[in-house]
Amino acid sequence: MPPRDDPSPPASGAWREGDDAGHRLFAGVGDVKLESGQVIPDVRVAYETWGELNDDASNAVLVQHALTGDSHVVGDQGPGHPSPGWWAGMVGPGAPVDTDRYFVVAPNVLGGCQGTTGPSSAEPGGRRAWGGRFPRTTVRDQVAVEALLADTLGIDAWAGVVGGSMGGMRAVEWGVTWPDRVRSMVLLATCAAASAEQIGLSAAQIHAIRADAGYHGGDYYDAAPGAGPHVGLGIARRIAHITYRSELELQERFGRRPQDGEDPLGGGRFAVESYLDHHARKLVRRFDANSYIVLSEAMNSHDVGRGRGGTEAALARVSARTVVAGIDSDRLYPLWQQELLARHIPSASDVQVITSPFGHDGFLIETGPVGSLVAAALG
Ligand SMILES: CC(=O)SCCNC(=O)CCNC(=O)[C@H](O)C(C)(C)COP(=O)(O)OP(=O)(O)OC[C@H]1O[C@@H](n2cnc3c(N)ncnc32)[C@H](O)[C@@H]1OP(=O)(O)O
Ligand SMILES: N[C@@H](CCO)C(=O)O
Repeated sequence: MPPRDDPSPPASGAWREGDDAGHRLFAGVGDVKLESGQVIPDVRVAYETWGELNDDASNAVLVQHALTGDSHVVGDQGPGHPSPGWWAGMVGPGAPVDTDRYFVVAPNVLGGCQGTTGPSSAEPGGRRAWGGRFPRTTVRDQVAVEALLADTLGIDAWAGVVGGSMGGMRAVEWGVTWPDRVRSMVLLATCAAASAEQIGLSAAQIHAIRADAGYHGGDYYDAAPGAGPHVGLGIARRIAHITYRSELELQERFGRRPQDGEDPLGGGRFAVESYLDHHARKLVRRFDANSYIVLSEAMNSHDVGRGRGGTEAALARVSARTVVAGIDSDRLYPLWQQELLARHIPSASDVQVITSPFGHDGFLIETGPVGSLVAAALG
């Protein structure tokens, strides 16, 4: 019987100081005051770019990653990059985000684990990592850091801001917070405010991580290989991954089939269990459990209407030419959420529905139709 859990992953899958930078660039954006009032000193942003910024800095496009993505939008797996680009074919010469025309910027999010300041970064004044003491951050805080990065790069306004899922939350926050700094937006499989179900699912995943004996209140970075909160993070990924795919896809693909060589009635696994084990193992090797918590809490904070007179009033502030798209089989970010965005953003066209069996992950997998929408939106 194959092992259910990999015994030897590093304690955390975070990129750490001294690791190979790969294609990353870094910018120091100074102290950042959070929505909560707390200050994170000396925030560093890891980012990647493609293409050339033109003389008047009018051709910059911001590509926003989702929960477990990073700055590596396209490109190979290799030193410094634990996984290949998460949106293969979407950025490059002649691609939907055409680097012959556009200068593309992809930052790792605040609180992430691939080079931008997050829980695995050193705590101020100390040598240990922030760990579970990393401040609670919101999607607005994430976007505030990106605005500082844009200032650093000399970009007053984005020609386009493109994002799916949590990346779409940041994109819409950009459009609401800085209408004058966003000329077009593509909002994929995302929402104006996290729903009760989204909050509940994230909360269950957070509990799974915190309940892991290897979590140690978030101080596990110096633990031996295999001793991090892998079981908890793996459970969180299994729960999440089910929600990222559709019921029909899982049924057609796996049904009740046993995993090859195993008997579920004799202690073995169903094929779908083995598939989820595989995705759990892969995430544990490339991601940090504390970042998973911090970013899940940030997604739960997402509500463009907070302090702005409600959702409709907030979305009415957007002036960017906006394309909103959803996946018909997405059970995590159902179409009503994209319909709401399209209805209340004055400059949005009708919601574009992508037909796909792949559920929420369709925004990553269906690069044909998604690419056409993105190319058209950028014009
Ligand atoms: C925008 C963002 O930030 S996204 C985040 C970045 N990346 C990720 O999340 C990577 C994690 N993966 C995913 O989320 C999705 O797999 C996607 C969207 C990237 C790709 O989806 P798909 O191409 O449909 O891949 P799928 O979900 O079918 O998984 C294929 C893997 O499952 C494995 N697999 C399939 N069936 C089984 C099984 N019965 N037992 C074990 N493993 C199995 C395959 O061997 C394959 O392994 P590999 O990825 O190591 O090569
Ligand atoms: N598979 C994606 C889905 C979240 O939107 C991720 O891991 O980030």
